[in-house]
Amino acid sequence: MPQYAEVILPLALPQNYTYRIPFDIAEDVAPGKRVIVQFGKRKLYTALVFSVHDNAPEGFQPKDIIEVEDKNPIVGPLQLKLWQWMADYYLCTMGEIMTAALPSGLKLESETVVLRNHLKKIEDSELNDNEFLIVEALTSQDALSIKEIGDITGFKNPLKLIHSLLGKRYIVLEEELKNGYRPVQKRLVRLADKYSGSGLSELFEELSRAPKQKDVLLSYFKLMGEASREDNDAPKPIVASKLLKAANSSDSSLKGLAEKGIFEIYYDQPEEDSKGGSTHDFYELNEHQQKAHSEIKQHFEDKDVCLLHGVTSSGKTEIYVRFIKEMLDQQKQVLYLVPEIALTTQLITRMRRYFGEHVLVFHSRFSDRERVETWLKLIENPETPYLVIGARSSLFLPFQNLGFVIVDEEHETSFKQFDPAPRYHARDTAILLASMSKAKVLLGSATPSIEAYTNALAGKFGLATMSKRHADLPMPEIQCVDLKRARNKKEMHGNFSHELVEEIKATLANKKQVILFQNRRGFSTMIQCQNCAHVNQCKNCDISLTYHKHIDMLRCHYCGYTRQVPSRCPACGSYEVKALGFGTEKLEDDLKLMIPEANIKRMDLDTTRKKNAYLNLITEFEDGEIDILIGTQMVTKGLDFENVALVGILNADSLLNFPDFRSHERAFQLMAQVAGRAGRKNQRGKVLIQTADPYHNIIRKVMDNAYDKMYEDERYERKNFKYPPYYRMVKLTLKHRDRQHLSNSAIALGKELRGVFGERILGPEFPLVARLRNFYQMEIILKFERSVSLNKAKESLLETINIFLSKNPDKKIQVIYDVDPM
Ligand SMILES: Nc1ncnc2c1ncn2[C@@H]1O[C@H](COP(=O)(O)OP(=O)(O)OP(=O)(O)O)[C@@H](O)[C@H]1O
Ligand SMILES: [Zn+2]
Repeated sequence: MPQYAEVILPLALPQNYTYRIPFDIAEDVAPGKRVIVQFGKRKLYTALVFSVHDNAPEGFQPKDIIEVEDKNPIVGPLQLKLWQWMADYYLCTMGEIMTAALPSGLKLESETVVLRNHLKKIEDSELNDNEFLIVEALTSQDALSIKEIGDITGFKNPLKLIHSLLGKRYIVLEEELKNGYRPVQKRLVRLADKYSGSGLSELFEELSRAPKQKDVLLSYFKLMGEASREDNDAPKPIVASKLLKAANSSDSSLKGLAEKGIFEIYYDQPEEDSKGGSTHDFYELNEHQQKAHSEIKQHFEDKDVCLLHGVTSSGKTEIYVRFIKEMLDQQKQVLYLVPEIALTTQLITRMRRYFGEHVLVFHSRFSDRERVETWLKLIENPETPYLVIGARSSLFLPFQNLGFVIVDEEHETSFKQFDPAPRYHARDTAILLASMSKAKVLLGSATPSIEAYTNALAGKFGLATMSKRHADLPMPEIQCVDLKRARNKKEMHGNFSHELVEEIKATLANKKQVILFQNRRGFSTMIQCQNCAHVNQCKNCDISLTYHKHIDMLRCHYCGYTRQVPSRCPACGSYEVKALGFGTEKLEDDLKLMIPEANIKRMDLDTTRKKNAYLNLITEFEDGEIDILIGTQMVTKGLDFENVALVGILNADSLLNFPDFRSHERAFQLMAQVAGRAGRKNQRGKVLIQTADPYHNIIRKVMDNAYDKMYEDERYERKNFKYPPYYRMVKLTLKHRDRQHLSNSAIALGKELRGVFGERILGPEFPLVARLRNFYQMEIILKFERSVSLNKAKESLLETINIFLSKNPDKKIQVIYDVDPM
């Protein structure tokens, strides 16, 4: 029986830690199971067994494993292999990966705070004596850390009991409550039963002295008529706010009708929370879809990855659906990755209609309890064919029977985790996960990343193309508004050109909807003194503060620091301080003044912090309750609304002028994607791009829908200037509080690295934001040819840096590795 276990601790330790396995639990310890261990002086941790062996460690006396928590492993051998690969590839520790991979409820530590779940009544029969003691302790005190519980109850090791109580729902983690988990409800209206059929004329008679209520009733019948014409099988229920809007009436009329017993007001759960449902028939694929589908199948004969390049609204999702169906029928699991949580909302509804109970959802807005449940479902039912829809972290789930992976909107940069480690790319990691599982991967995008398209053209990936929109709708008509000219001619209303305002009004008059895109949130992007040009900056970061009107505060978008708006310049005392630049909040404000009758909502980080905020906004927009949706890049991708006729891009120039080799690719993708939200059903859409540079190369390509030309230009540049995908990149970020010390060390390290890598080393240089959260940072970039062995390069890199750091032990600089940075 093995005597030692190598375990992963949820900490950034450079290597796994070895513990001794006491004889009495030796049979229970196995890779993938959680064990409780002590690390440091008194702290207890949930660690994960990576391997077991008989090799006594040299140079130290290992501690004992305190207890084994699991009967069966909660992480499979495949996951451990993937973690190992990620740690090697992305130059991070297994502990960092474990921290990212496991939901909190699966990795408790002494400091974790738990609370009593008061919704769960105590049932004596469910609890053993020790569990009962803990529940009691939590009744007399609101919140307790696990360490405190240990002290109170006298248990040396309460972690195991806590796990069991979490499982039985007697307690919750504090973290979970902070997320504000609360289901949303929609207010709906229906006619009371006694009026369905006869008695209508009496009813109108009765209301003759309440004209406003009568209006509401009339509008109700009108909406009912429309709803049943649109959808034969089941007319949609009438949403209260929509009804009031149609009747141009207030809530009191509705309440009056309810009091008279004419209307019933009831509530419904939006679909994200209502599981299951009946399965629907699939759409029949159109000829382009059929062709793409069979091409992809052909490619999978001899390739593991295929790229589906289909213009916006070409119907890529229906193709995914075919593959999902085939896989589930073969009893295989499918992972469907999407870049934004906002996107899961519509997708879940669509997939639940097709696949009902097979659908599992996993992302960070879900409560920890829900995430733990999904995790355990997969580990306990390894053979069940599930379709898992999720954001990037769902690739960590313990799949044991994975047959297919879909990466939708493959080009999205949010698939890459920036901070903290592991700084992994979910698309690339998913490809590896699939190859370990012998599963196929389908990447999809209307604007593929240069990397993926290059691989496809080189024959490494299969390629299938759809260049027509579904139902033969033409691509939207794209026009530019020249901002310079409009400003000179004084044709601007704030940040809106005259043309854009007119188009918005015309669109609303046609009962169609509008999406407006601006890549900044907040009100104004900086507050500047007109006298001395002083800009209000964050005290922790070298960046200007953004003004947020709804809280009337300045806020740093990097560290969250907030302060009051100064009435005068802190530098020269002048009262002439002016707000410059604009964000989504200002657009909303201005537009509400210009078009007061429109219902305008905003979708950005500030309005979507609560769990169901996306769902609410998207449902309201789908239901036609919102006329104009203003948003940051959240509104640009993947969303499918049928009634959007106009898309406005408020300031294209701010997308184009980033000092980054990917800025043109990204600007093209963003604009093409947001343009693609227009005219997806019935009628061709229109897009207005406001720019001071209407003849900019990228803008022209967006207007011509010329992805291939954009790709050719980019490819040429990347090759010439030695950028990915032709060269590999590793970015080092060096950090220290002291600017001079950082700069000296960075220059010295740069020299050492040049000694090894020569011209392949660039920098050090200060990035755009040189100081973040009080730490100065400098970047060094290693660029090298694809012919150089990646492993060898990384080895020399780590060695050189570690020797350098050990030579300068005091005032150590922090080094952060980012492999394939975005
Ligand atoms: N074969 C079909 N029959 C009927 N409707 C379809 C069919 N294929 C797609 N659609 C409809 O066309 C619309 C666009 O499809 P989908 O959302 O899959 O586009 P997409 O290619 O993913 O676009 P984007 O890249 O913009 O996300 C959807 O409303 C979808 O329901
Ligand atoms: Zn800051």
